Parts: sequence; C-alpha cells; structure tokens
Amino acid sequence: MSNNIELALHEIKNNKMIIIANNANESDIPAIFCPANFIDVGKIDFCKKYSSGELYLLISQAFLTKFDEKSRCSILNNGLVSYKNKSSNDVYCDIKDAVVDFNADKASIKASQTDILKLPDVQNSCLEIVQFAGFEGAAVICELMDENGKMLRGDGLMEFAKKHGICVVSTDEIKRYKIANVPFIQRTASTNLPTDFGTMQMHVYQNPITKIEHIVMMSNSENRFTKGQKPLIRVHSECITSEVFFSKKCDCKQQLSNSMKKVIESGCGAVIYLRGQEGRGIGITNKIRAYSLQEEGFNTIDANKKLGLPVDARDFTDAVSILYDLQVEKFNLYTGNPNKGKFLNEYGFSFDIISPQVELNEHNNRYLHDKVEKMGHGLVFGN
Ligand SMILES: Nc1nc2c(ncn2[C@@H]2O[C@H](COP(=O)(O)OP(=O)(O)OP(=O)(O)O)[C@@H](O)[C@H]2O)c(=O)[nH]1
Repeated sequence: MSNNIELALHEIKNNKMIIIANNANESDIPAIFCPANFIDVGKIDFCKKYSSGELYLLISQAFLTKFDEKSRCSILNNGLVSYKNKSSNDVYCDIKDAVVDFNADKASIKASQTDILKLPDVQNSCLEIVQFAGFEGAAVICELMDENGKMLRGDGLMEFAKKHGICVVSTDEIKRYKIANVPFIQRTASTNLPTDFGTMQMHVYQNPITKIEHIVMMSNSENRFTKGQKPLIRVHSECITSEVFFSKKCDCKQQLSNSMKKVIESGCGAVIYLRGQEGRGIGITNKIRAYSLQEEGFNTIDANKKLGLPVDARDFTDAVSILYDLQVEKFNLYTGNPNKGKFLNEYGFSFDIISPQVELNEHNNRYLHDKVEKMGHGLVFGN
C-alpha cells in the first residue's frame, strides 16, 4: 500500500520533484513540488517550461510563525530564501530572482493548515509528505497546467510524469500513509473486565485532536494481535438509546452483545466501540429530533434529511488507526453496513464480511427493513 509513498519519499530526499494529485476532488489542481530548500533554478525553469500554472512558496501555518514577512526575509534554519539580503550566509537559494516574486500582494506565499486528516487536498498533502521526508513545512510548488491554462489530469498527467520520470502520489495515499505510520490514536489505559459473556480485555484509546475516547474489547488478555491471526472485528457506533436505555427501536444493542459473544467464542477478536458517533454521527439531540420525526411517519433516512443533516455523518478514520495499532492484518468484519467495508477497504485492509443476525420486533421492524432495502445493509433476520 505505501510502496509508492516510500518511493516518493526516496525521490524527495534525493532532490527530485514529485507530482501530487487529488483523486477525490477534480477541481483541486495537481502540482509538482520539492521541499523549499531543494529549489534551484533548474527546477524553476522546468516548471516554467512545462506548466502555465502558478508557482509559489507553500508554508505550513506552524512554519508561518517563523517567516518574517515584513522584513521580506525567510528565516529557515538551513536558509531558504532571502528577499533582501542575498549575501546572508543563511541563503540557500534566492528563488525570487529566478522566478517567484514574494510580494504578498501577488499571493505567491501561501500558508496551509496541514490537517490532512480533515482536508486531504494537494496543498496539505504536499506539506505532509515534505515533512514525512524529514524537511520543514515549506515547499516550492507549481500547479500543473497546460499552455491553455487547463489542468493536467488523468492520462495526460500520467503521460507527463512518465515522460519526465517523475513519481506521482495521490492525496489519499498520503493520508493513508499518515494514519498507518504516524502514531495518532493513543492507547491510554487497559484492564481485564468480567462481562455477562466472559472476561475480556478492555483498552481505552484517545484521539488527541478531538479528545474522544474509544473502547476496544478484546477476546482475552491480548494486547495486540499477532502475525497470522485472523480475528473477528466489530466496528460499532455508540447508541445510548438502546445500549443504556434498552430501546427496542434499533438493533444496536443486539449487535453489540452478539459481537461481544462472537468475539469471546472465536477466542480471537475485538469490538471497537466508537464514541462520538451517536445517531450515525449527528449526535443525540439530532437523533432524538429524528426519532420524533419518525413518530410523524418519516423513515430513518428522510428524518435526517428533513433536519438538513447527512443520512450518515460517520467517519471511521479513528477505527482505522485503532486497527493499525492492534496490528490487525487479515480479519473477519462483523457488519451489515456496506459503507463500513468500503471505508476500510480504501485503507488496504483485507477482510471477509460476516453478516449480523438480528431479531425483529414491532418497534424495529420498519427501521431494519429500511436499513436493508433503502440503505443496502446485509442483515439476516431471525430469532
Ligand atoms: N440518525 C439515526 N441514527 C440511528 C437511528 N437508529 C440507530 N441510529 C444510530 O445508528 C448507529 C448505528 O448504525 P447502524 O446503521 O444501525 O449500523 P451500522 O453500524 O452502520 O452497521 P452494522 O455494522 O451492520 O451495525 C448508532 O450510532 C445509532 O445511534 C435512527 O433512526 N436515526
């Protein structure tokens, strides 16, 4: 999965430019770049010759604080550019004279948030990979446009890259690389926990950005999985109405207890219990508003829409990060939700689906049939 990124990192460190393209957003212009302190006249000439797109210095917000815009002088440790003082020992390469005018009015210096997990666009991804390669958050970047001002995409982009021997990476690959390689979710506590179904090992994980704490319940006193194991994995979203208050309107509690039982039976598995995902990610207030609309006749999909909210607002990135931490390779995924599988698939996981069996009652009948018929879930009904 990360071979392409490894190659790109190798190329970046070896003073080669790299192309980056956003595979999810067609309007995000692909770009060619190198770490700012590797820029030289040859690279600038190449960009000018083959692209009519904008060429600029891209810096991370964090790095911006080091950049003294007023004095028109960059203050990189190893010296990037000097606006005024060309003779400074700090100067690595004065790219102003070559092509870039660092006049702020012309917006040729851009700062990016570098939150690739939230916004995997070309700029953020560029700064991420430059930093993975061991450089500071600054890059010289050139939008790839042809002579008519049309962005290079698809086959045209690949042909260009092939012709000039340039490595191409996608924003998605960089995001996946980050999740897999940069410690993100942190395990904060562990204990044995006797449950109705048997004793399990409970691990608490925290997302350092959102501060949300998730729970992992493992089959026995395992800390992580070992090579060759194929655990049973359940990625479960919290549901306070059924799991705490015994609501009969949904199948969430059934799914939680069934998966805990199955994990214990299998002797090798984990339930990843995701908090902060109440109501398919819309929160408890909105979920209860949606329930109230359902009392008026709306189904589970239209109720969310009526509230102006997504039908499913969940993001399973935290689960992905936990799966990496658990050292899961191949697994059986206990789910009826095709989107969950699709999401995990995109991170290169290899798994087989096990469809959950759920019991119908008069209160959940419509909801569960809507999940199957309107949301494409693979549930097995039975008592
Ligand atoms: N908005 C909304 N959320 C609901 C409703 N019923 C249950 N939920 C939430 O749905 C989430 C679980 O999603 P489901 O679609 O039941 O199941 P899933 O996790 O997508 O799929 P499985 O892996 O098969 O269980 C939990 O966060 C529940 O709080 C409802 O009617 N409306």
